[in-house]
Amino acid sequence: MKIGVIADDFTGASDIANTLAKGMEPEGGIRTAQFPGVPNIPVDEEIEAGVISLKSRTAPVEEAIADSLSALRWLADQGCQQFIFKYCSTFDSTTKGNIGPVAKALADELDAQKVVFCPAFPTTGRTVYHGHLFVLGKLLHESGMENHPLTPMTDANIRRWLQYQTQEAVGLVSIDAVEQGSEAIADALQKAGERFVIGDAISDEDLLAWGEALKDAKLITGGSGIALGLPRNFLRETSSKSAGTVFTGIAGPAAILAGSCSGATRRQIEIHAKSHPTFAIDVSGVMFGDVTTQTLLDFFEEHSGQAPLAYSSGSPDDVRAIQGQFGQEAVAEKLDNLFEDTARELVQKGYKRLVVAGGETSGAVAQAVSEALGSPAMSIGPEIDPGVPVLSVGKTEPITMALKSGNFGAPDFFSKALRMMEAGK
Ligand SMILES: Nc1ncnc2c1ncn2[C@@H]1O[C@H](COP(=O)(O)OP(=O)(O)OP(=O)(O)O)[C@@H](O)[C@H]1O
Ligand SMILES: O=C(O)[C@@H](O)C(=O)CO
Repeated sequence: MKIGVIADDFTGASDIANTLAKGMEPEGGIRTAQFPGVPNIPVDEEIEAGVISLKSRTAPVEEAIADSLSALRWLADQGCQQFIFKYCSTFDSTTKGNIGPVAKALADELDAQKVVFCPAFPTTGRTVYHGHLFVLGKLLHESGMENHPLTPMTDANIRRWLQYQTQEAVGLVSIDAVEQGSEAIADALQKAGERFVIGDAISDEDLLAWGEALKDAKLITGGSGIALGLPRNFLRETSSKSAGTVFTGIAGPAAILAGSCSGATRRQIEIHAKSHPTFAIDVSGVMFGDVTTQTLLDFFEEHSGQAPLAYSSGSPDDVRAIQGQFGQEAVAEKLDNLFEDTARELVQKGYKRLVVAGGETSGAVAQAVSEALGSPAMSIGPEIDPGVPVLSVGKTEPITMALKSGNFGAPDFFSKALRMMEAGK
């Protein structure tokens, strides 16, 4: 393995695994596997990039650091020479962490003197301009992300936001240098006095220039966009050919689980509900124990074959009210447990296609699924929508999953995902 990724959540891991597996024309991508946590089983020697999915985005800082370091050490043991710390393209974190502290721990371990922070993902509308993060042209804190249930993003100036999280000075390589290409970027990076540097990027061309400039960087941090140019570096060096994606499709019972409260997911639920059975999980019912795993299983069994969807997703007002009543952590824990237990039971009942919306929610589901199947690596299938690939898990009787980041996907994402899982490519 040459490239090792430490992703702070499962949907983010899928997103960057998709970028590495797909690559850019004409070279294509590299053989990539996604792992649910740090593996303790032998890994296929053909894999060129390994992506470890952690649940560290909102974990206590010390735990996030420990998990990230253990992922880094495992990847280094597999031969990786370049490491990426993948976080959200909307820089999801609080003023207390975890992006700054985790990056610092990884940089110290690798003795990396310069660390770039670039969450840009222009295909999905995330751009960084003079250190400010935009989502589809809106400043981050006016994009809806200010209402996130766990990491409300209330400042689009990510240089300032990162500075709250770290004692390292935070600099900027601005678009003025980036637009002049990789040499100008490398030069600006060299001249920057700070160890941590925010990287502007507003287009894929900018990200490809960054990729070239960071060819020899030990540690890179960012969204999946920063990985766009890395397969190219790797393939040029090894002169190997793109592995391509082979996924033959998996049919069978399907279920959709949504825990994301993002605007995009709520819209996708609305669209899906027009022609499919949906079940709105009553979150206070979950807190009081009236809505259980069995409730969800009964719903899925009753509507088997009709692409049924169960969701907890609520509006910002709903989220505020329920968190005010029970506390944010208690609600998140109960819902995670509910989704996790439901997913485990579904796999045991022979469900073959699971679509999940939301990073925390996907973490809970994917962990349960992979435990049920003996924690195999997940291989990367075709891309459903930008940043969301079909995953296949397990070898003898594989099942397929799609782990959708809250804000990703077209309005008809759910039915499209189920179709692609069955059809393959
Ligand atoms: N109705 C609700 N009220 C309060 N909290 C909720 C509700 N529904 C879900 N949650 C919590 O909101 C969080 C949603 O996080 P999740 O990471 O799954 O989605 P997301 O942040 O939109 O996705 P991503 O991380 O991929 O951007 C979870 O912790 C979940 O438990
Ligand atoms: O970068 C993104 O936006 C996503 O990959 C993500 O991290 C989802 O949680």
